[in-house]
Amino acid sequence: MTTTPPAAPSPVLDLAPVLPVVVLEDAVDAVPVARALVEGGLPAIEVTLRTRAAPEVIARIAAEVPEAVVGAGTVLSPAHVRAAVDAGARFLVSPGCTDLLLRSLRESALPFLPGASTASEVLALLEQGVTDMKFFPAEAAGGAPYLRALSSPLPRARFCPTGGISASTAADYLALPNVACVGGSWMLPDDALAARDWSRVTRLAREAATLHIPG
Ligand SMILES: O=C(O)C(=O)C[C@H](O)[C@H](O)COP(=O)(O)O
Repeated sequence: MTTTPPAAPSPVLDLAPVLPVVVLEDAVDAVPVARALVEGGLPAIEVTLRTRAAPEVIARIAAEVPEAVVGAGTVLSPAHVRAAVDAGARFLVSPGCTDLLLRSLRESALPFLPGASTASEVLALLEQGVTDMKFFPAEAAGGAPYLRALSSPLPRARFCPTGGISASTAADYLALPNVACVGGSWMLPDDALAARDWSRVTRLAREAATLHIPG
C-alpha cells in the first residue's frame, strides 16, 4: 500500500470569511472585478473555468492585481489543472473529486480544495490526508444544518461551503465549527457585471468581508 503525505491546510481558507466565485465571459472585466473585490476586502478570488475567457481572466488578474490571490474553480481534469497552472492560478477548486483528479491536484503543488458533499466523500478525502474541502452544492445538499451534522463524526474536515449561498445565509455557515470560509457569487450580481458597476461590487464585497467568524 502506498501512503500519501497529508495535504497542507489551504491558506486560501484563512484569507477572508468569503471566497468570491467569479464567472466572466469577457477578460476585459478581469482586472476591474478583481480590484473591486480586493478593495472591498476579499483578496482570494476563485475564477471558474466554465467560460472560454477564464484562463485569460486568471492570467490578467495574476499579472495586474498583485494584491489578489487568484485561483481556478471548476477544475475537473488534469487538463484543467495544467491550464490553471499555466494561467498563473495560485489555488485550485473542484466541485467533486476522483482519484485521477486528486493525483493531478497534488502534483500541481498548489493549495487545492476538492469538493465533497456526503460523509463517504469526506471520509475518502480524509483517508487521503486532505482536510480542507469545498462543500458543494451547499444549499441544495442540505445547507448549514447538514454540514453541522457532519462536524460531530468528521471533526477533522474543514469546509468552504459553496453553491446557492447568499448574503443572508452566509453567517449561518460561518457559525459552524467546521467552516473556515464560504464561497459564493452574490457580491457579483449579473446586473452589476452587465452595467460594469464596480463600486456596487466593492460595496457588496465589503459587506461580505465584514461577516463575522465566531471564535
Ligand atoms: O463550477 C464550480 O465548480 C463552482 O464552483 C460552482 C460554484 O460554486 C457556484 O457557481 C457558485 O455558487 P453560487 O454562489 O450559487 O453562484
